[in-house]
Amino acid sequence: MGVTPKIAPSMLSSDFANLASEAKRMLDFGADWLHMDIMDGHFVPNLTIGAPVIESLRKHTKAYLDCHLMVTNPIDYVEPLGKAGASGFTFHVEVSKENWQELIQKIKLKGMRPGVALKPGTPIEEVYPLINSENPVEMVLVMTVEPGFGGQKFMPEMMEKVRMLRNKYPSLDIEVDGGLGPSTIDVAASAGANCIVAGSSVFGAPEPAAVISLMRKSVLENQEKC
Ligand SMILES: O=C(CO)[C@H](O)[C@H](O)COP(=O)(O)O
Ligand SMILES: [Fe+2]
Repeated sequence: MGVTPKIAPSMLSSDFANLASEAKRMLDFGADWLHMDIMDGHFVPNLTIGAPVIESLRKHTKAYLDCHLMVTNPIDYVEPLGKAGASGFTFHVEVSKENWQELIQKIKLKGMRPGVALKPGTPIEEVYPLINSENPVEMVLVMTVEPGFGGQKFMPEMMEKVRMLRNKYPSLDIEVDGGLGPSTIDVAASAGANCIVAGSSVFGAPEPAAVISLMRKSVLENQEKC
């Protein structure tokens, strides 16, 4: 018995001018979560959305808003995102070397679920202390592209990190993000990922519901094999 599959379309690939209807469309197509990419133009060379947009979207949906913070100072975002109605708050380990304990505590105090993400060049061992902590993160996001942009090519060599995590933590939520779709889902699901972020493959599909359902099926089937 594995952890529950969560299929999370990345709203980075949506029409931002129609965010509420795009979110509703994805939920109607069977999405479990909505993945919200928050970029500050500093940690990554791209600038997207912040708390005001999350607050606006929250007025239109009760869905789990899975916020991925590609920002240099995540602690500055805890209070505004908590107030705005974010559900998950996933920060990058590369920018939280000293203050991760305080960060996790504050995220929980604001009623959000803490997660930690790592870039392709970051060794998996760097997130272990954050999982083994007394006050642990509840999800690890393994980036399968360099963060910053949608539509990039999936890096299969990141699956070793997913396998190592899954072996060590059978009930942990493990998310993969970047280049996921029908041609890469089996590799990720068989390595042990259960939270699947997909932007271009879902939004660019003629039938997004079929892509969402195929990815969920792959996670479930691969869990049965274990
Ligand atoms: O975090 C991200 C980029 O930094 C996005 O969530 C990710 O790239 C999703 O887009 P796609 O599925 O098109 O690769
Ligand atoms: Fe993301």
